[in-house]
Amino acid sequence: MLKNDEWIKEKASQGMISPFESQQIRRLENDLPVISYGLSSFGYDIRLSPNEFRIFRHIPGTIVDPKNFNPANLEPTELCTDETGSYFILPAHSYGLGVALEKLDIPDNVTVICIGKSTYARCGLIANITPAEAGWRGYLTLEISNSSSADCKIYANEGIVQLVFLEGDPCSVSYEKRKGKYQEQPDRVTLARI
Ligand SMILES: Nc1ccn([C@H]2C[C@H](O)[C@@H](COP(=O)(O)OP(=O)(O)OP(=O)(O)O)O2)c(=O)n1
Repeated sequence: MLKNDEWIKEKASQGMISPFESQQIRRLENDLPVISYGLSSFGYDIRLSPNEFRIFRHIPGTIVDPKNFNPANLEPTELCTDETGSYFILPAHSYGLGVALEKLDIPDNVTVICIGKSTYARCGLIANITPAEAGWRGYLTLEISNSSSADCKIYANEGIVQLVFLEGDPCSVSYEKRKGKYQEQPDRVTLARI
């Protein structure tokens, strides 16, 4: 079943989402507006970490191979950000990888689905829809494409994707039990592994 705000709050107090905001934040203390983050009715909007954002680049003669990922196909973070680290620029028709600011610890009977936020969707950004599995822990790597013909700003420390939580019967083999390869992801972009 899809879980509500009360359930999310309760699980967050047990460590499911950290740091956690128990309400939707739309403005900072200085009254500046932000792309919203925090608890919503049936989900939780996580923030984009300022730590790292990597953008794919085409190098003639190379191919991105999920079984043998070559980091040379990514621009260094410095080329994607401003000097204050408060935002990243995702150029038109390009694809980038960021990392979540919050650490997650998913219960063994829950699957999480990451979906895009409407404000960014209206600017041409598509968040790749991906699951975070039962028993997984770490910082999500976030996969964003800019499908528009204009470059787009993506704000660090502000909302980036919404998580929805689906609870089921307990599974017999969790991500932890099967020793999944992306367990305990650090707060940096984690590239495709085999
Ligand atoms: N936006 C997302 C979504 C999920 N994850 C993490 C949490 C998931 O539980 C885990 C998924 O890992 P898998 O090992 O299941 O990934 P694949 O199914 O793609 O693995 P494989 O290449 O073995 O098919 O990645 C992430 O970092 N960022």
